[in-house]
Amino acid sequence: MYIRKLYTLVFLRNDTHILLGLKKRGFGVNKWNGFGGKVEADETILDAALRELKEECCVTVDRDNLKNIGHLEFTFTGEPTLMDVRVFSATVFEGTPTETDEMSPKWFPYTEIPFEDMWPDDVIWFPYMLKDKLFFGKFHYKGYDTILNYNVEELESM
Ligand SMILES: Nc1nc(SCCc2ccccc2)c2[nH]cnc2n1
Repeated sequence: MYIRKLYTLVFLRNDTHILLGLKKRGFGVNKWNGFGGKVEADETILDAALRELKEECCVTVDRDNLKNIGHLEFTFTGEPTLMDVRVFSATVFEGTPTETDEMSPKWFPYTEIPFEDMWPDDVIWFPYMLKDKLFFGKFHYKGYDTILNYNVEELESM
């Protein structure tokens, strides 16, 4: 029985590139990732996604343009929490991605995603996102670098 904690993860995309941020502090520091973080008690998951995106790279998205594309669950050996991560993407957004205290943003061609400097699970589920397939993935880690087991499936709807 895990303590479930909600998180968001947002990816901005265009025809040829995806926006990633290099995490400058905190959980996942020094890894490239989407933009996101905890969902606070007083906000919806969608509002948290929009808030974190703006805080972390100064980009705003109309809530109608933010699509829920995936759901990831992470557990870590010996830890009671389950990270329940709701993944979103958008192709229409306002503002220019700008470095903040949290993140250093950069556009990557789809052929040059830096998986060696990302979470180990990303290379497993990114293909679903890049093929515009909805997905649900569960990953159990030993420490923060080793995946002990996982399952990823395509969903017909979120
Ligand atoms: N891609 C990816 N992201 C995360 S955490 C994303 C949510 C988050 C949590 C805390 C601060 C900011 C963002 C992962 N954890 C384990 N594997 C992972 N892969």
